Amino acid sequence: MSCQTKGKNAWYKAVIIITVLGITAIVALVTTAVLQNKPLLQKYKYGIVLDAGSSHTAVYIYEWPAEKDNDTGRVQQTHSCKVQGAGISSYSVFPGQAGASLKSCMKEAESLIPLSRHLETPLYLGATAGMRLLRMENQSLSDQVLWSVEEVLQSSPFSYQGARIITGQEEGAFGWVTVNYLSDRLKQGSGTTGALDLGGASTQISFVANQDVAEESAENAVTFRLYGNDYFLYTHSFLCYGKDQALKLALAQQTQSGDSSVLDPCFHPGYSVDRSYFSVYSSPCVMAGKPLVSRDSFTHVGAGNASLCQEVVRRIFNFSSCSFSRCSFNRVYQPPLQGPFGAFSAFYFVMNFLNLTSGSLESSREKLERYCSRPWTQIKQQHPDVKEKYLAEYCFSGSYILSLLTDGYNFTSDTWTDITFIKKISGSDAGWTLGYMLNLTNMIPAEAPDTPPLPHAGYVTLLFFISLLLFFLLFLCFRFLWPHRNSQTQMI
Ligand SMILES: O=P(O)(O)OP(=O)(O)OP(=O)(O)OC[C@H]1O[C@@H](n2cnc3c(O)ncnc32)[C@H](O)[C@@H]1O
Repeated sequence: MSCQTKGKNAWYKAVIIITVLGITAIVALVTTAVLQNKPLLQKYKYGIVLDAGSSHTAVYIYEWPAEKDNDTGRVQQTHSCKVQGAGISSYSVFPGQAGASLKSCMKEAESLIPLSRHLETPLYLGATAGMRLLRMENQSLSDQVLWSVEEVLQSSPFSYQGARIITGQEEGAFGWVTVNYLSDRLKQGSGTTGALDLGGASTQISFVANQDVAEESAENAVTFRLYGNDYFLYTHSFLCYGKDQALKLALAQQTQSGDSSVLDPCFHPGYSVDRSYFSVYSSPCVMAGKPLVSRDSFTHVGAGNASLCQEVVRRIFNFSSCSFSRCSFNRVYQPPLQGPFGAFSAFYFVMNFLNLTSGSLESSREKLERYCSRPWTQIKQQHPDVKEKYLAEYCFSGSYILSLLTDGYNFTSDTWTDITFIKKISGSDAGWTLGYMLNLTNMIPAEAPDTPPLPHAGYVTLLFFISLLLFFLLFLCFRFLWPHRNSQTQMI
């Protein structure tokens, strides 16, 4: 074999070895990068919040990827359980039984959350307006109800963090956090959505306003620093203006004369039910005393007239005076509305049933007028599956919602379309519970966390092409150097 052939063979061998080594190095490099940065098999953490409302209690289970504790936009509701029966405040006669009512939903939570996560899963209970009213009436009874639910929650396998009556301000502000968190507005630092929440015993309005809210009415101002942005929030909770208490206020207005029957424009023609005066006047929201008559009950008769109902409803608000630059009602300060708004809970339940979640204010009024005038028997026939209490009250509730939003909060025909009626956002219920948990678990950082300049896929691709380029450069260097050495050998 000649010297030249031997030289060529050696060159080919070297090229093959370098190529194999180069490719192996690139594959190893990229594989390491992929494995190192790829998220491991997703593991989840959990949190439980009980919303002990005036009308009922609901248990919400949230989950988020275990390695993303400090990130936003990742916590979502995986399950909710509606506790059978009325809210915990209705157990004031037998406070000890309030806790027992929660047991079946808590068992459900135990079966849904993996056993290995039970001990570390935070569990909170927040009670709202029903318990605020009970505490106003009788602090000792409200304490006993809370002790009873505490006993049951403490005996659960989860990490119990406390049961308390949250303030109206918290209810409003955390509802706002939930809505904006779920729609990813906090993370993006973009414009926010106001929150309108209608419960059974209270209603909340919250929206971003100018900083001078605190100067004019400190009790309506809440400040948040979330993701590096400061938010100045106006919020107010109207106790007694949830839809159940508002109905009592309206009925009290209409039964002041003590007559044996009341012709109510807010109920359908043909509707007739005997009600006890006690059921209306026992609420601490109803300031006026029971009329001085010997009878215990009155017949509640429907007249089905939405325009007249609007007048009845207007009378439960006090618009008489305002010591601030501007007010909503009952002498409560309210800065100019800044939309858009998400309206949830009973705002959604009622408007959705009445098919009023879209369209103009005028068309909503017209539709409601037609709906209220329909006979009660026809309404019942058409909706055999709807709970009769809800069905009977939709005409009142729709009229109340229109009046609260326009007469109360000052929405106009022009700003009406700023309101979106929502139940869930990305699979999670709109309400205060998620915002409450995010706050207590510090899951929304005050400052925006540092994010890598490239997404994972981009990083791996870049690494691959740079490795390829380096390999080619090495190959070219080698290609130019080797024949030169070879020819030198031949000359000798
Ligand atoms: O916040 P608070 O005032 O304590 O009240 P809550 O927590 O009990 O209030 P919800 O949001 O659960 O419900 C609001 C009201 O809507 C009622 N409601 C629930 N589902 C409904 C439906 O499908 N149709 C009509 N009303 C409904 C319920 O009875 C309440 O009066």
